[in-house]
Formats: sequence, structure tokens, C-alpha cells
Amino acid sequence: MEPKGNFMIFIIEKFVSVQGEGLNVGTPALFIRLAQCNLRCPWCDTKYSWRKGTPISIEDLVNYVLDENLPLVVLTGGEPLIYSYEIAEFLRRLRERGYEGKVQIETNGTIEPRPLRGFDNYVLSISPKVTCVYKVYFVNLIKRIINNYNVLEIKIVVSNDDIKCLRQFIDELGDVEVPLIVQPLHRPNSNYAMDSKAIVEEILSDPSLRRKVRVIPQLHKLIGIK
Ligand SMILES: Nc1nc2[nH]cc(C(=O)O)c2c(=O)[nH]1
Ligand code: SF4
Ligand SMILES: [Mg+2]
Repeated sequence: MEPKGNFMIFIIEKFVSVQGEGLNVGTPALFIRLAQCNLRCPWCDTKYSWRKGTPISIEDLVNYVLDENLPLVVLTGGEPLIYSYEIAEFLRRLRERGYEGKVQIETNGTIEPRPLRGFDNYVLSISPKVTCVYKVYFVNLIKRIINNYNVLEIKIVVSNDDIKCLRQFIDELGDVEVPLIVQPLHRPNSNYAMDSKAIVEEILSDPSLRRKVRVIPQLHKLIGIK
């Protein structure tokens, strides 16, 4: 049965930029930041997303996407998969209206998005929280998501103090078919190029990690855009 009714979602902001993270880096994209998160990472750069947000209908959001006509829509947060049912409706309507781009969903990997099963116009970028100071990940859940949904990448944010914990996560995960992207942590008031270089050096000196991961710093932090 087709879902009916006026689906609402709560958003914090929407803006146009280029994808600054992961394998789609550099792609012009429409960002929609959904409200609220089920985690509380100490380094979170979007704590303002933990608020309740402003309601918007899925219909208005779809019209906005079609007006902007960009190749990529990034749903981020917060934790967008809190709204899995509404996102499924969003994907259904985008498909119905002929939108040819993709929807990339930035998730922390702690929620299984069951309503997304059967859709092919989205990809997930899973960002498990693996740092030594704050760990919240469920390896079996991540594997289940990889096996049952469209996963573009696992994108792991770490500082160079976290290499031990990164290795532990990758060992626990075992062999998976998706690319493992290490994303150097951006700390305000720190030199991001130097921080990223330290991580690259740590990875190149680790016999196991150097075979398994790719390192991609956040482009938007490097060039100072949103
Ligand atoms: N340019 C840009 N790319 C991004 N990719 C993921 C983002 C996020 O906040 O999740 C983000 C963001 O905030 N800005
Ligand atoms: S999961 Fe993401 S949005 Fe949520 S607290 Fe952590 S960094 Fe912030
Ligand atoms: Mg961000």
C-alpha cells in the first residue's frame, strides 16, 4: 500500500555547497540538515542540529530540490535516519517527479533504515564513532546495513591519537566490500593541514591500515566554505 498523508520533517538549515566529505567530494550539492541526533559526540561541529528544528513538508522539500536542480542532495544532521519513513517518502516522490540526481544520507550507523529497502535513488555514507574518547558503534548492525542497503562508503572521523582505536574498529569489522575512508578530525583553532598530515603519516606507518583505507580531509573546512 502506498503511504498517504502530509509527511513532515524537522530541519535546521538548507544550503547549496559542494560535498566536502568522502568519495563524492567536490560534487555540487544541496544540503538539508535535519534536526536532532541520537548521539552526543564531544567533537560534534553541528551541536546546533540537536535542537528541535523547523517543520517542513516533504512536498515542499521535493519542490525545493527540483528548483535547485543539482546532481546531489545531501541529507545530514543530526542523525537523518531518525526520519527514515519520511525519507522513504521523499525518495518515492523524487523518483515520481523524475529527479535524476542521487540522495546521499550521512548517518552515524546506529539506526537501521528499514523503510529505505527497495529504493535505488539514495546512497548511505556511514560514519561510525570509533574514537578512543567516544565510541558508539555496533559492528553487526553496520555489516547488516552494508549487506542490505546502498552503502557508498564507511567514513571514519579520527585524530592521530585515535589510530589504535581505528585499527580495532577495522579489525572488528573484518573484510567488507565498501571503501573505508579515514577523515581527519577538524579541530577549531588547529592547523587542519598539519593534523591531516599527522594522520596520513600514522596510517602509512601501519602495515595493516595502509592496505585498507583512503584518507580524505574535509574540503569545505580546508577552503572555508559551508
Ligand atoms: N560542504 C559540506 N559538506 C559536507 N558533507 C557532510 C557534511 C555534514 O555536515 O554532514 C557537510 C557540510 O556541512 N558541508
Ligand atoms: S552523530 Fe554526528 S551530529 Fe550526532 S553528535 Fe555525533 S557528530 Fe554530532
Ligand atoms: Mg558538517
